[in-house]
Amino acid sequence: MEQEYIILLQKILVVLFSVTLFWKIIKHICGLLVIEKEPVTVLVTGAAGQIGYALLPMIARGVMLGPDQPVIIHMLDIEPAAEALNGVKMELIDAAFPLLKDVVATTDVVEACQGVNIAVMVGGFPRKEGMERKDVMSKNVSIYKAQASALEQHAAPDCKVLVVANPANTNALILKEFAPSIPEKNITCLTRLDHNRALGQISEKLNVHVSDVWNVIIWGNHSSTQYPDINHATVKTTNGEKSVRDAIANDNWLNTEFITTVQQRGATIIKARKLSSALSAASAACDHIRDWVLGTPKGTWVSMGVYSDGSYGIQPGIMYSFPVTCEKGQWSIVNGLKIDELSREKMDATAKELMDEKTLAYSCLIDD
Ligand SMILES: NC(=O)C1=CN([C@@H]2O[C@H](COP(=O)(O)OP(=O)(O)OC[C@H]3O[C@@H](n4cnc5c(N)ncnc54)[C@H](O)[C@@H]3O)[C@@H](O)[C@H]2O)C=CC1
Ligand SMILES: O=C([O-])CC(=O)C(=O)O
Repeated sequence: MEQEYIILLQKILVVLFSVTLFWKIIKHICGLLVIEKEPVTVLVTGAAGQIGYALLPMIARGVMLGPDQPVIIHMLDIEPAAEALNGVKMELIDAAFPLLKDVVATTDVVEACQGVNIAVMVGGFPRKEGMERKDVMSKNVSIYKAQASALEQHAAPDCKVLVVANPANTNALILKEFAPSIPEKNITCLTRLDHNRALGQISEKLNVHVSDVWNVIIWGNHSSTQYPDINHATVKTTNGEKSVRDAIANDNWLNTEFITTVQQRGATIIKARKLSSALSAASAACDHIRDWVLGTPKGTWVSMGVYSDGSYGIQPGIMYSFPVTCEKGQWSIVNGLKIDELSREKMDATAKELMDEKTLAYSCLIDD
């Protein structure tokens, strides 16, 4: 009897050993069969600055393009920042990011733009306390005129461009105008930070998690005239879903304080930090590119500054933030949303500011 038990135990051990060995072999073969994706080359301009410092590790960790997407990072800054830029390069190497295949740190715009698939344009001068974003116009638009041609000539033909530096919409417009061969659908600007700020304010007010609120909209300019619109936004509740307006049940707050808080959030951060938003801006830039490349979840949209096609009566010729969905690397404006009178007024006011900024930008370029 004892002998039989020993034989049975031996048999069980042999089976267990064989199964483990078989599993290990299968895993090894699968590992050999998994073909690593080709790296995507991402350019970050103004890489020695504070947004750059927050953004670069996010890109290298796969936050922007996914955890299985290798990246090559090109970093551009200007000569006075060359040493700091090199320091950032050293830190990226020291961080030993598995997805990071190469890093180029340069002050040469042609080298920086070479073969770039995604360009995140952060280079420029931030505003200081008491300034409006358009006050940095004359310094920044000329950078975007100059870098437009380098991108046009040296980046990959399907390069996707995100302009972060302020005034973001008008810098993106100038880049588009001076890089006519880049498809206009490939040039965008960042209003996702404002979109995320609006989600944050609503979730705080309702005491729900931010991921339980969706479909807010930022219309227009990344400036204090932007219109954060919650008329189509939804919140998840214990018994289903509810419109944000019904859930908050305080039109006065929604139509006044909520709007100004989001419009003024950048200035409030500058007042508190003595520096403009950096970690939230970097995170929003990752959200923008990730959704653009990998798609927006079904039934939801995000806000992106894009070249107006006349949707919602917004004249073409300006970069305006609209609600968009993304699929297969392409964004499309969400059409057919009902616009009430208050929204119409605010959407037109921010469009008018963009037209004025455009005129101012061209006058700066003539003086240049
Ligand atoms: N759209 C948005 O949501 C946000 C936009 N911003 C804007 O982003 C920009 C960058 O902000 P920070 O990183 O805080 O500023 P920062 O001053 O820390 O960094 C900017 C970097 O750009 C570099 N730079 C200047 N001219 C350049 C050129 N011609 N080519 C390449 N690099 C150049 C500077 O040397 C500096 O290293 C600012 O214009 C700021 O206003 C900031 C927060 C949010
Ligand atoms: O306010 C600024 O100057 C920086 C910025 O664009 C933001 O935080 O939204």
